[in-house]
Amino acid sequence: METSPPIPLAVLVGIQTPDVDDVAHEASLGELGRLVKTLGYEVVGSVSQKREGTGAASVLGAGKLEELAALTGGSGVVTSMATAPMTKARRRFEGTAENSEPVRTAPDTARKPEFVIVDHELSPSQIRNLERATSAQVLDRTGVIVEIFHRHANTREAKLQVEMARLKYVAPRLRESSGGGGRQQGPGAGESTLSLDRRKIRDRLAELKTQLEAVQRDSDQRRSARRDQLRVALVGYTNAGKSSLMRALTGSQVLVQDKLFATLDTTVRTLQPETRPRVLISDTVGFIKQLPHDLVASFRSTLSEALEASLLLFVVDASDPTWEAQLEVSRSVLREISADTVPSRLILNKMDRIDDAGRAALMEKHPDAIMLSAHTPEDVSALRDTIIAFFEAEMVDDVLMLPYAKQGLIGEIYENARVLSEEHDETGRVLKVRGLPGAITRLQRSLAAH
Ligand SMILES: Nc1nc2c(ncn2[C@@H]2O[C@H](COP(=O)(O)OP(=O)(O)OP(=O)(O)O)[C@@H](O)[C@H]2O)c(=O)[nH]1
Ligand SMILES: [Mg+2]
Repeated sequence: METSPPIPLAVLVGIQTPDVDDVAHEASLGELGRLVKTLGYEVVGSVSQKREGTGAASVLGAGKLEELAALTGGSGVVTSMATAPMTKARRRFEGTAENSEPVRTAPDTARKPEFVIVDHELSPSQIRNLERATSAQVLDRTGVIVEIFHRHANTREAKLQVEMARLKYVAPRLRESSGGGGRQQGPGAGESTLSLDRRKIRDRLAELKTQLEAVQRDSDQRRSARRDQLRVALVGYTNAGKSSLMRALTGSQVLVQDKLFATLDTTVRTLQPETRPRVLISDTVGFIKQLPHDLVASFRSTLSEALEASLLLFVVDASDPTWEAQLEVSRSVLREISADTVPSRLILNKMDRIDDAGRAALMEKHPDAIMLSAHTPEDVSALRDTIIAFFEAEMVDDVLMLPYAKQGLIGEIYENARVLSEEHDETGRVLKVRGLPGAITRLQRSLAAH
């Protein structure tokens, strides 16, 4: 007898608003499908509809809602739903869509899908309405992303951050109907379970915040120890190939996977073969369209990594037809934290998937971009040269006097600068060095200190 639990089945729901073209709409639903797959669910169909907005009480129009409910085995109606009058423009936009787009679904699924996954952020009441009409569990895009982060978080910092984001997502969605008994008590039964739950969440959030602050103090210290070092951050959309490039540039074994949000923790490694001073590369969490705000805020270590780097490499999957929109998502997240002042280069990755005509078109449109494949060693080696040349242009030459009494600092000098020559006189060593201005200033300061 088969005992393992069956894979949950899911139907996707997408609303195409007037500002979204067909390619972007398809891509968004495709991406949602991959997110849902990452969660371990199987997508058995999708329902999509053109509408003016995503704010309607039941998200879909009445007809589409019935089609969806037919798939999931629900009634198709939200009892308390008020139907808004249709404007002329709205009728023109949405008009024929009800019938023109067939519901896409696998032909003979005997089981009814248990999940309806909507490609937009929903209000708690929209979720409730859809659940009533479909008899399925409803998750929105944010819910899916929060859940994936929750499952993938590895380090203590990431775990704490994700738990906070998850609680913040869950709190407003708590409702009487969810969970076990005790919720149906009438008035007078004392504090309701619901407000008790809410209070518990608030307490837990406060506790998490304290723990997180402690962990972050440690990581701030580690980061500030790397200050003035030559630092490059790989940033970009999820699945663009950041970790693949990280592996190729540093010879490290960071996780590379063809799934969304494979990386949730920042890793820092040295560029190989090692340079003097050495260059540090950081791999960071990927961005995604509609990344929930709490998650953006909580990924402080990735964002600080980007903010404090001397060079940002924006990695995109050039073989994805929507890469330009994906790049804009990454740029706008970084803009929000003012990391857009850090010098950056655009890396068009996965060029091995692009034919000559596509390559020529990209080259014409983005003459400054670096085109490469993370899987091609020559490309990676050329990128290494570009990174080194970038820092070389920033570096200055200087002379450091290292008194014999302070020989202990020699390691720090070699770590932070390139020693061009070394002479001895009666007071100590005279070192000609080359390095980033900040690093040299700091070395001068520690030499001057008593
Ligand atoms: N064909 C091809 N595939 C690539 C290339 N670079 C990466 N990939 C593949 O793209 C997928 C995602 O790569 P990752 O390096 O994990 O991407 P990432 O940007 O780190 O993704 P997240 O950690 O999820 O944000 C993997 O299946 C890689 O093998 C490339 O240059 N060419
Ligand atoms: Mg990664």
